Amino acid sequence: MTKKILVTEDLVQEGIDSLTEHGYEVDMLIDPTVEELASAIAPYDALIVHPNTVVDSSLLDAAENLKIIGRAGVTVDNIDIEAASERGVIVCNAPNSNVISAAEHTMALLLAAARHIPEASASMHEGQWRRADFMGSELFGKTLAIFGLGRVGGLVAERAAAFGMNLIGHDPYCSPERALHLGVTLYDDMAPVLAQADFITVHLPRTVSTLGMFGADEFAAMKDGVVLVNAARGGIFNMDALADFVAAGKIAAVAVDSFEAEPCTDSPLHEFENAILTPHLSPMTHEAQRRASTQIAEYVEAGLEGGMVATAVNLSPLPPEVFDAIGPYVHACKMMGSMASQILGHTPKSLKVELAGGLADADPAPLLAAVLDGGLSYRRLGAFSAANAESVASQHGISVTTASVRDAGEYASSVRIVADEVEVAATLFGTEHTPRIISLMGYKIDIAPATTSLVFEYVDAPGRIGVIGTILGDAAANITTMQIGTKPEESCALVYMNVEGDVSEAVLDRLRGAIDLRNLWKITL
Ligand SMILES: NC(=O)c1ccc[n+]([C@@H]2O[C@H](COP(=O)([O-])OP(=O)(O)OC[C@H]3O[C@@H](n4cnc5c(N)ncnc54)[C@H](O)[C@@H]3O)[C@@H](O)[C@H]2O)c1
Ligand SMILES: O=C(O)[C@H](O)COP(=O)(O)O
Repeated sequence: MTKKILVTEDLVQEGIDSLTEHGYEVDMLIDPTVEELASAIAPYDALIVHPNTVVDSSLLDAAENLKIIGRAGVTVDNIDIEAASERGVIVCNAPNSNVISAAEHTMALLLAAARHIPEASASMHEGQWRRADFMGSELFGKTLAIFGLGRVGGLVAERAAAFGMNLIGHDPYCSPERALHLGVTLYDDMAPVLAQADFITVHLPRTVSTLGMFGADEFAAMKDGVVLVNAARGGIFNMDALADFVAAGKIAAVAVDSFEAEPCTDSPLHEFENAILTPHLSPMTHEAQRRASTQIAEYVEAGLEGGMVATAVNLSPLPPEVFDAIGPYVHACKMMGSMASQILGHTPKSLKVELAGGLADADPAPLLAAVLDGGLSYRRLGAFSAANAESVASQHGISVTTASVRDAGEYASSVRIVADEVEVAATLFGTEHTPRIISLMGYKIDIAPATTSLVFEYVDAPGRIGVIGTILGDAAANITTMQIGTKPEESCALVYMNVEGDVSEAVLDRLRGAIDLRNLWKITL
């Protein structure tokens, strides 16, 4: 039967043509209302959208045949990815289609703001000749602060470096190596970045932590005469506060291309001559729109034909034979990824995933994806898939290796991960496939982790457990299970303790003070 694809926003014809040439039936329902889309969606196998079509759980409930959603662009914040994953619907995007256009538009806005180009042009159209009114400043030698050093932020850094700008930035997830490569001095805190910058540009996703990230306090902390650019997502600058600081003259110019609600025909900035406003033009180039159309057509076709979708942002369903071999380990791998990242406290530089025994011949990619998903899901990037795990990991500075060994020791099969210096291994137990940790930091243990666990490492001596038990008992924290591993050659022991009840920082501090600990980690799964 012919597979059906619905397109709900303008798409360059080239992608549509390639889909029809490959035998798909492509229907256009441009800018439908919520009701129109919900009543039309049922027969479609695929849906292709831009940013304005909201794909939420109620639309997905009506989408009985849907297998894949393609976003012809980068950002998938109009799609409920979790709801799609729950229903086994792949979500993919075209992550590199418009990033050059977005970076170039950012440079255009920086230059336009620095040289008053929109106001000067408008005055010429009014028959004026006012050179002295539009005295500008050079970018050369000025400090540009970049918030968000991902794909677009990185391209802006490269371009601004060519203009001779000093680059500083803030991105908690950017590796020092990437910052060094881009020539950006990274700061952990926003304050020193705000205080030094002559120009500030944001290339952040819209998340709970970035919405309103720049408000009155941040604007007040900036240099007088600073220039701001937002060609990323609306809502990152608080527009009312921003308008106050533009009115007061603190902010010399601001350029905004992305608005919280679009289309936007009115905003607190509209009244200011030194506010450059563009209607989400960053991706509006022939090249970007052509790439978005052809790339998304290719990925949607791959998904409909059961192939790996290279840009899937959620877990694509595994073929049954692959799932039988490794499926039960997915949960254990997510758990180990989370555990390792909590022990490490930062994104690892290297990650090794080793499959042993009965898993030795299995494809490690889905388990690698699960480990990364468990370890990095706090980044809200969407889930890793077997298809994108390695490339997304390398984008975040994690070098990944996988290995297989035939000998799983006393177990039928196991998975071991090494994230920088943190080692964890797990096997599955019984018909319920319960994950059990069988090695942690090189200590041999055997325990099914609970929601909250404490892990102690100390120089072994009598009475340690008693002291720990007394402090936890005083804090009304109940020890439910416990395993001790030892390294006699180092006279060290590791205790993995599942606990119920609140173990606060104060209790952890008491534990740290009471015995000579090498390490104490609280792990929440
Ligand atoms: N207007 C356009 O045409 C256009 C095109 C592409 C992307 N975008 C938007 O631009 C933004 C960047 O896109 P991208 O493709 O570079 O995304 P990306 O995911 O490659 O990069 C985003 C970066 O922001 C960082 N980050 C996340 N939260 C942060 C925080 N709280 N503080 C500091 N850094 C944080 C991440 O670590 C990451 O490095 C997104 O909002 C995207 O929606 C707009
Ligand atoms: O996230 C994106 O890809 C940009 O904001 C552009 O979106 P659009 O090209 O779909 O408008």
